Amino acid sequence: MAVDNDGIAVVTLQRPPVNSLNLDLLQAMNNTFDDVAKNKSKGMILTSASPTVFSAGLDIMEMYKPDPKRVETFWVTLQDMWLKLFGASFPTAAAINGHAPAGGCLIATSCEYRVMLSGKFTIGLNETALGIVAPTWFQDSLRHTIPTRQAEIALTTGKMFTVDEALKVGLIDETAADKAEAIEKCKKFIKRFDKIPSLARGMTKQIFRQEVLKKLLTNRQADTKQFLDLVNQPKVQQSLELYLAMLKQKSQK
Ligand SMILES: CCCCCC/C=C\CC(=O)SCCNC(=O)CCNC(=O)[C@H](O)C(C)(C)COP(=O)(O)OP(=O)(O)OC[C@H]1O[C@@H](n2cnc3c(N)ncnc32)[C@H](O)[C@@H]1OP(=O)(O)O
Repeated sequence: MAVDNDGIAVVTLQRPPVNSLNLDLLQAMNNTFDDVAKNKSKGMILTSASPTVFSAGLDIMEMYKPDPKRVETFWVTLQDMWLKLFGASFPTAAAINGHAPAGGCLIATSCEYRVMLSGKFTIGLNETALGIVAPTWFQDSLRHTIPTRQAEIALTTGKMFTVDEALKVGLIDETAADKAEAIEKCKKFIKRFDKIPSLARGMTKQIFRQEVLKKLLTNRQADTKQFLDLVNQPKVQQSLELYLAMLKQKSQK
């Protein structure tokens, strides 16, 4: 994490090759979000150390033939990450410098502002296309960002948006030519709040987001149970196995 002299924290995801979200990365993100809150940073920008991938979403290896204890901790830690990020009182923005499928899109849509690099990148919640179901709070994060009708069609079809499509539907707010420009544009968004009292801003954001947050907070156990039931279904394991094989085959070409 770097905090520059604007007082804005730039947090760079750095888990090669594709920033897939495993337990360790999620725990590191949670600690960092706590630090940003404690340090009273003006805001936080999330970006990636990879030149082509913002985040490939959840690490499928955490869900494929999982250890029962670890996979439960993994899910609870993912819930924590989302609650901290979606519910952060400080301003948040994502400089999306590459692909952002599934959990990558979740991180981006949990922020208040998104700038994505122009290019052949895609962003979206593709879960249905993989034969898995995007949990309520993944769906809510998308619905919070783009119109309900487009969100429903995108979720049920597992749509991955091109950068132009994402801009048109409002999934991203701006495009940038490179990472530096994306970070600058995110900073400009965060600096809009320089003259707004931070307590009033933070409380207003939390009131605006509280319905969605409350849904998970009051249903955490049920959400965890639903995930564990799903992840242990032979059909889901089969889909994950096929998908992993497809990814491996593609990366060896
Ligand atoms: C199960 C119950 C319900 C759960 C609900 C869960 C909700 C959300 C689920 C998710 O987030 S699932 C993850 C979905 N993610 C994806 O579909 C993205 C998959 N990855 C890609 O499309 C591409 O990797 C990329 C991100 C576009 C990048 O492409 P690139 O060509 O740069 O890299 P690759 O060659 O494809 O990959 C390199 C290396 O990484 C491995 N890998 C890629 N993504 C993942 C991943 N999500 N988890 C684990 N591993 C991943 C890939 O297999 C390659 O490995 P090696 O062959 O090099 O060993």
